Amino acid sequence: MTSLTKQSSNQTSLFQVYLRLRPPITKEEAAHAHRGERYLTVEPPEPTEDDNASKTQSRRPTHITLQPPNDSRKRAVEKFAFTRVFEEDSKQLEVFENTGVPSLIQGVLKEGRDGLVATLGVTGSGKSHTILGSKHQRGITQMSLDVLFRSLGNTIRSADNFEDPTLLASLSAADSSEAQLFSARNFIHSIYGDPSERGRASRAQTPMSRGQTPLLESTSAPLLSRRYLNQRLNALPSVPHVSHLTIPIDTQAEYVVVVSMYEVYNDRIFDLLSPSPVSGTASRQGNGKEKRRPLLFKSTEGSPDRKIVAGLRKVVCSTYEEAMTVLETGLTERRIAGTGSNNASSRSHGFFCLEVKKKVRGRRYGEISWAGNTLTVVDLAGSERARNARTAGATLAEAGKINESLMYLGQCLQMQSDFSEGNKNKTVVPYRQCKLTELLFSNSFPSSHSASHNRYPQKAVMIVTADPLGDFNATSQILRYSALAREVTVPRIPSVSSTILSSSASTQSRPQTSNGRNTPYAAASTEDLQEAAREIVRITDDYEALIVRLAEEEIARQEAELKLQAAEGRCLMIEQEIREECCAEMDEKMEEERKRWQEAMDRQAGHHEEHLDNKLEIASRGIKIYEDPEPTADERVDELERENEYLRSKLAALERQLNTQTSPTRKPKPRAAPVRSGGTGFGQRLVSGDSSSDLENMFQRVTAFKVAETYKSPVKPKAALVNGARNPRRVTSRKKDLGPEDDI
Ligand SMILES: Nc1ncnc2c1ncn2[C@@H]1O[C@H](COP(=O)(O)OP(=O)(O)OP(=O)(O)O)[C@@H](O)[C@H]1O
Repeated sequence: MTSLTKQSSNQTSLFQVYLRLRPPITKEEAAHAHRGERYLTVEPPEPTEDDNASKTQSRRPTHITLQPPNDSRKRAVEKFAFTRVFEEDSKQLEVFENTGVPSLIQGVLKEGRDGLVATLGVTGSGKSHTILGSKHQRGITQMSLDVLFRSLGNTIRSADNFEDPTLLASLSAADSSEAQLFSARNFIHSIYGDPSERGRASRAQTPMSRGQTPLLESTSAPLLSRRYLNQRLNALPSVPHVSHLTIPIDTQAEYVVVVSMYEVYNDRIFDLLSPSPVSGTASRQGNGKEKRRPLLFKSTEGSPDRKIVAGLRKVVCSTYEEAMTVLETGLTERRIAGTGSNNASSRSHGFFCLEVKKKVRGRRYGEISWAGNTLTVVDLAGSERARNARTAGATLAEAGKINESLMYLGQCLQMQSDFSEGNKNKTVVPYRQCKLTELLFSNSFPSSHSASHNRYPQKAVMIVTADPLGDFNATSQILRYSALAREVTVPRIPSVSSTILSSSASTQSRPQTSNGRNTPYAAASTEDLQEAAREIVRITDDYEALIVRLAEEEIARQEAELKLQAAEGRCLMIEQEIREECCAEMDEKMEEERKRWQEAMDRQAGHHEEHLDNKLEIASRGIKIYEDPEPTADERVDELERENEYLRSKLAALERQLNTQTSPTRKPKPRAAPVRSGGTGFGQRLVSGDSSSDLENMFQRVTAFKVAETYKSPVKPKAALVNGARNPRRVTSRKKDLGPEDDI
């Protein structure tokens, strides 16, 4: 059991912890509240020794009591202490002012101290409402931006101001987080601009101002319409006003405001200003297939002493409107999903960073650099019980991861009160267990690095939100690890023993009977009764001690349940990761196998071709092909004429022979048909038959050739000579003319 008063007065904790109660929203909730069904009671402020009447008026509640619901189980009543409790009727401005956010902004602007404000609570308890506001009310982020820009006034420099074209370059040079810096105008134009105008702008800007327009070149197309943006911006609320909250600053100095946003999703950091291919829909559609590159939280060359989110996109804004546009753009990227507990539930921890940098001139050479501090506003994802949230699949795994990170945060918050100025051992707070706690806590401790010895630890505020009509177990868990102190008491049942004892006492003092004597029976029964009463008191005490133990065990059980839930979530995540890995490995193997198969196919096809070529070579070697050179037409005519001449002379000789041998009494032999060896080409040869018919044929062919020449008909090549002899059959060396491969 914790000492409530001692701890609540302890102001050395790393986070100031405030509790904000959510009012009933629906009629049904209002009816429940009206019937007094809240399990959470705000304790009236306790008077202190130095109280006087006026102080009592302004004192605010700091304690609440959690009364377990009237179920069969007997549970302990828990009392929690916070820096301050904001009841249901508290307004946004009241929370903003009284949680010390203006003093965090002052720390950033004037004291060289980072500030951090975060909300923590069960899903649907009002975290986003507090941090980002609603349709009608601004939240802490918008009010902080307003206070910041109002306070800086005319001292703000704009990266779109072409009088100072080197501003972005000098800011980039001074930035230690390896960020990509953009001017607000270019950033907004690249997201919402008209594609045609964008192209024009891009061309107009190159190459002179290339350094100023990196986003125009790196983004392929506008992702959202300007109409959408204008609608969003016009619908933004402008209340509550914060004009009374300006912080006086050095009016001679020059400042820039740099906005960046990121989310922690499944323990990985993603930039919210680097739009994914499908804006903000990954989780909503439940496909989870977006492939955004997670960023590292690490020490960089420019900041060796502390870890920072490296490689973010940062936008230099010079007006509240520009910063709001950037904020709205980042919010469209954030993972939001409908769960059983909240229609628009944040599924990631959102970080909105407002850096204020002041221009500094080097003392020696007057070189310019920019240094400053950051106000970080964090909207944590809500813890929830899977049973209540009716979540499944990826959303269940998300919930597991959320609960796990919140459990680690709870451990850090429980330990944070042990960290006092005297106790510099920061390992007391186990903040390195996950990204969320690293991001929230690593800047909370004084630097041990000699280079930045006088860097102040951040000032941090945690606003815990709770719905007094919501889930009792989830709320009590959150309160248990976030409260600055806790006290457990067991409700006292009207004591039987005290009743008996008091009744026995009254028996003793009962007026005596009229004769003035007590009866022996009456005396004996009084003793017995007293003895019995003592026995009952003893048993009752034992019983009550057991109830306290039971209550403690119950709390321990709930905590174990939370851990189990987180472990289950982690198992799911691991399973999912393993499945993805297996899938990727399988794809890789398949691809390898396909390549191997393809190579084997190619190899086989190559062999086949080689084999075929070899066969062809063998075949062509055996056949030994000769091919006549193509004769020209004149050569062919000459050849024919020579042949003609030869035949004529042969004919003349034959005729002469005939004339000398033939007698008028002899009958002429019958004419035999000419026998051809086949084909009709010029290379063909008459091998037998009657000479005169041969001659006739020859004349016919010569005539035909002449006619063909007259009409320029294509001339066929001369037949090949095989083994020195005229072969009537044409032989070619071309593969396709050799007939089917198989025949070869
Ligand atoms: N103080 C308040 N006054 C009026 N309405 C509120 C208040 N707090 C929360 N609400 C409303 O309650 C609903 C849930 O709130 P919100 O979305 O802020 O919860 P959350 O804690 O951020 O949930 P999650 O963790 O699931 O994102 C919203 O409709 C919101 O407008």
